[in-house]
Amino acid sequence: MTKLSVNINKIATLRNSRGGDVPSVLKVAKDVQKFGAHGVTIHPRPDERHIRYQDARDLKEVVYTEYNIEGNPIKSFMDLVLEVKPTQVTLVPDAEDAITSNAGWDTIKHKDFLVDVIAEFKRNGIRTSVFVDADERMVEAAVATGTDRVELYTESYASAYEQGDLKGVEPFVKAAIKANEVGLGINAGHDLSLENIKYFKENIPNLLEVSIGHALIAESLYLGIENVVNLYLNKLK
Ligand SMILES: CC(=O)[C@@H](O)[C@H](O)COP(=O)(O)O
Ligand SMILES: NCC(=O)COP(=O)(O)O
Repeated sequence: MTKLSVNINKIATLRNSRGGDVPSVLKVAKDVQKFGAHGVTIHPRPDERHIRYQDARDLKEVVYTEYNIEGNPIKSFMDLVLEVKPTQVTLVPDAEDAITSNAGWDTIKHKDFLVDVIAEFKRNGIRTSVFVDADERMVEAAVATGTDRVELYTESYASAYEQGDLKGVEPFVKAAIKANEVGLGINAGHDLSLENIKYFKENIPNLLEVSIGHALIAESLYLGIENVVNLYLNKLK
């Protein structure tokens, strides 16, 4: 079975657009777990444009499944993760001004940095995952960083799939086979959706976990809006 970790960044985006606490990230975190999700993911960015550092602390009290915090291991992020002690930290090399994550680590070039950062998290009992492109060389080199897992950056798969190109999964299959060979656990995420998740799951051997946010929240709106409109219409009779 592949675990589903629901990324709730977009709930915070909506909340922040009005101030106040609607929708509540804590309520949504509780609900997705009640509905069967295996984990909750957040990606606090330095500008706190969606998830705030305080959300990360508050969520510690309500996430009883797997708690995954993603981000670039700058000092403030490291201090936060070491304080909160989630189940897993996913290291992502994203620039401060990036709209969203847009590349995996070069695990060869940044090996020494990753070794130090990963050792610190592991000393504190936090499982580690390193965000990488679907590139066998990057997966193989990730072993030397000491990480437990890699997270395959699935944007290229998702966009190929959307254009009807099923071959987009091939580099991911190769990267996953390499990860299995070298003993790294496999996570995946970015732009996964109800449309493309089944084919990805069927093709990736030993896919441990996917984290899904943007599409899942959009799909929740699409699939839930009829019910809510009807609830309003009933009140207005
Ligand atoms: C690491 C990753 O793939 C991202 O998808 C991320 O966690 C989402 O971040 P945003 O919600 O800020 O786009
Ligand atoms: N690690 C990927 C993630 O948490 C969610 O990415 P997305 O579904 O918002 O693209």
